[in-house]
Amino acid sequence: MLDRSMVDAKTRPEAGPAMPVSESIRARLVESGQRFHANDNISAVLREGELEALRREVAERMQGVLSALVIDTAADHNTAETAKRVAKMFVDEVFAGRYRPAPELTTFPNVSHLNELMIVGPITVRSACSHHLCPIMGRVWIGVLPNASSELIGLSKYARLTDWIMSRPQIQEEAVVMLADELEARIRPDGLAVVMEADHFCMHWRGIKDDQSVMTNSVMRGAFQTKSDLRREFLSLRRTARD
Ligand SMILES: Nc1nc2c(ncn2[C@@H]2O[C@H](COP(=O)(O)OP(=O)(O)OP(=O)(O)O)[C@@H](O)[C@H]2O)c(=O)[nH]1
Repeated sequence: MLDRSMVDAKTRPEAGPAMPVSESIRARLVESGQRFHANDNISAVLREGELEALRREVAERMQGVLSALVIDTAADHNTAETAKRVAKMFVDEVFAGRYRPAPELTTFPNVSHLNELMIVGPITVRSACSHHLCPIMGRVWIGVLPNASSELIGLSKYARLTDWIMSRPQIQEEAVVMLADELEARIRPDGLAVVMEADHFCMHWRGIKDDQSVMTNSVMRGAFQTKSDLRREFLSLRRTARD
């Protein structure tokens, strides 16, 4: 008579089905207590090769979404590769700010002890809302009041940092605060101001279908909060630099 356990041992696969890469990343995030909301960056826990595996997993799951939408991706030449394209777009392009580390920012000491208002903008914003994953297209202005011990960063780095923060599913109120936090930590200025105005396509393309409304919000820190003259100067100079 056959020993049942020997048969099982012979036919048993070496290991169980592989865990989806998203689950092992999630387990690491939970273990380290790191938040992983839609607009959080999770690059610190990613390991070599995981981004590629994540792209494959998103493509597989996206294929499931297309099937659930009853689209014949086998016969329809237009959608045959759509799941892969969307996965690449999410992971490498429009949500890259979740998966890529922060851009390298070269900082320079403020040797001339600059302490005058500096404004950068409009910086183009391309993002997506966390609620519907519809595009958010807008502009950001940044005002900095440095002090003698502030670090200065290159002009292009304001745009790089903005892109990194915005290339995630966002809501505008949180996006401006995140951007202000990053800038403040790096520059350590006396004052920092961020203004964002944006079109939300979840309102234009669908839902209420209101084409006109634009959302504007701001964050004022330090001297911009306490000195109304400085705040006024920033807001009026921003207006002249708008169009
Ligand atoms: N406060 C805020 N709201 C946003 C932002 N982006 C999108 N929204 C809004 O988020 C809301 C989501 O509302 P829900 O009522 O849960 O979703 P819904 O039923 O699809 O809403 P409708 O858009 O009214 O059809 C909508 O009112 C959007 O206009 C943002 O950056 N900030």
